[in-house]
Amino acid sequence: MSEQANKTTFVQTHAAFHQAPPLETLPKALEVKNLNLWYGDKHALHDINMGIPKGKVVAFIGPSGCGKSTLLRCFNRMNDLVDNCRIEGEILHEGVNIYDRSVNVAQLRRRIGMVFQKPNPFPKSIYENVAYGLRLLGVKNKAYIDEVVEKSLRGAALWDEVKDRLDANGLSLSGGQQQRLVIARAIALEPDVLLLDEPCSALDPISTAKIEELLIELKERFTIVIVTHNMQQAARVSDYTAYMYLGDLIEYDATDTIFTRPRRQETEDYITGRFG
Ligand SMILES: Nc1ncnc2c1ncn2[C@@H]1O[C@H](COP(=O)(O)OP(=O)(O)OP(=O)(O)O)[C@@H](O)[C@H]1O
Repeated sequence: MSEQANKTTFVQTHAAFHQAPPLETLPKALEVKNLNLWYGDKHALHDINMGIPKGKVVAFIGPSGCGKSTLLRCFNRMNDLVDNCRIEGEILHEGVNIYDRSVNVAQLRRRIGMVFQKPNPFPKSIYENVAYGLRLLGVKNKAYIDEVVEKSLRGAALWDEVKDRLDANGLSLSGGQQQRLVIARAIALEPDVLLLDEPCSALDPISTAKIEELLIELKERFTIVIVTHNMQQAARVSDYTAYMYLGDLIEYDATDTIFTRPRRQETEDYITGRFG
């Protein structure tokens, strides 16, 4: 089989493919403008410009150290927590630059939630893990909290597995269940955007498949940005893929375009495994 046919088969067998509209035609949940980031003297992101389309899944791929997680963390200002980190440029969320002084970072993180590589439930009950954000907001109405907990656990495809043991400690769940619990915790606050930093890298293949199915359901309600090392995963779950290399955004397009007919040679070399 030719290399092109090989790639096409790879993508067609893995992705729920449909014709993705051109990126520039879509409304954006986030818009990155001339974003540069330094860790001390190290220039880690170079003049990034991109839009994250609403209600879609965008995957960031690229070799280790290319800046995928750094860019993802910019979207809810997690890099503010890094001492020597400096950022120039803008990221617009609903027309407001999230780096504006007037932005309340706690509120921003409620709208733009994040799930990390290693599942990190709190050492509390399953129920309290999901109710946590509402409690922080001062919500007291038990019936309302019950409703949100159930809806969020259903939304994270975990309800049936835990509905009879909501008082059990979140840490007693399996790794894959813990990751879905963390997703339930994030979606309980009805964010606009969910950021996922390699959410399956600590999980077995069955748990990974469950999370991937879940992402495809969740994009009906949220915009999703996922960092992944796994190209098959990017092909399976994402509508658009961004390829990064050494702090540059090399190519960003519909996932089927990136995997079957990339415009840049660097992307082609990476996705065909000649590099990276
Ligand atoms: N807190 C930090 N301080 C200094 N340098 C950092 C810090 N975090 C990341 N870097 C550097 O910035 C660059 C981008 O790192 P980043 O973690 O964003 O890459 P990545 O593509 O997500 O990598 P990986 O796939 O290995 O997670 C790397 O050179 C990394 O060493």
